[in-house]
Amino acid sequence: MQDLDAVLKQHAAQSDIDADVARAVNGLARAAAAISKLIRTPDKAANLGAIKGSANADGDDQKALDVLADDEITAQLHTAGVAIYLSEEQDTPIPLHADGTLIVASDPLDGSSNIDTNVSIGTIFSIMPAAGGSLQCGRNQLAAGFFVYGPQTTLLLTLGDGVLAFQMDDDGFFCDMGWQVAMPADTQEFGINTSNQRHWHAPVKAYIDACLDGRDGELKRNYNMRWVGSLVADAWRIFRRGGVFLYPADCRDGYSQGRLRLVYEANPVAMLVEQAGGKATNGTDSILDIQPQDLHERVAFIFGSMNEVDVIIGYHS
Ligand SMILES: O=P(O)(O)OC[C@H]1O[C@](O)(COP(=O)(O)O)[C@@H](O)[C@@H]1O
Ligand SMILES: [Mg+2]
Ligand SMILES: [Mg+2]
Repeated sequence: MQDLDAVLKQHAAQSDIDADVARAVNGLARAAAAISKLIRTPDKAANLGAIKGSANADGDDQKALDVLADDEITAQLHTAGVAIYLSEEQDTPIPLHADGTLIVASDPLDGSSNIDTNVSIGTIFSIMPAAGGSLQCGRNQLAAGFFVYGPQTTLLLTLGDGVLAFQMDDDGFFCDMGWQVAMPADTQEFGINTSNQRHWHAPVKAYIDACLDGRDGELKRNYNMRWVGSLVADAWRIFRRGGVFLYPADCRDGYSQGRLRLVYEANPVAMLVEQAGGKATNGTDSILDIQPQDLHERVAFIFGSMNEVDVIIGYHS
């Protein structure tokens, strides 16, 4: 196990494109260090949750920190020589370097509704070859990861061969957490926003009912429930101790494909999940095999401990 700098140096030595991936991850780590510092600085943190006035491409209100995080990442990816930046906060792809070999997609600030609540938020990223164009399926990802700005600032990273966990120190240096990231295959913990229960489709309703019935129900075991409301925080917990996360499609207007975005939320998390031995699906298809049609398209997203995700897929078939 090694610190991020050493891991990236080794990766860079493998090939030209791996060197570019290492530069991009290094730039993202610098951006995350700056975002983390901003959140922790009293006079600067005060207004980070204020609405900036405009809505982003998804129609969500942009908060001050959404915009600052996006600016920070744009600048770092420019320095890293990336070809194109795809962002939740930008309507269209941002061209950076015509001769760059990589496309980076990012949710610059995940968990915007938690900015003012001192609850964990984060940054998610996906790195793809530029040759594949802006709409590539998740299987093409060369690397993916997410930072969490919580009690610790952390990074979960995959370069395509397992998952590594790092914690940032006071100097913005990402240190190995000494943790073998392997998601437990079994779990008795689920995460879903149950306030949407009346809108769910039958398979999700049936699965959650069975969880709530506990030992007396058809799954014959008691379940616990956790829902932070920041994907990065819910995901980190699931990588750490197992669990399943569900943001399903439902009957509300605008939720026929769920809420989360395929290109810069579900795909990178799904790559990490598979690399850690878990499973990620929309209920029927593997997330990483879905061909995106639009930069901001949404997807029903279910992921976590392999055997429990299979139980949920069973309810869909
Ligand atoms: O408020 P809801 O409907 O439970 O949605 C929660 C989900 O929305 C998100 O906040 C969406 O992310 P953004 O903050 O990047 O828009 C996820 O992090 C989280 O899982
Ligand atoms: Mg998000
Ligand atoms: Mg966001």
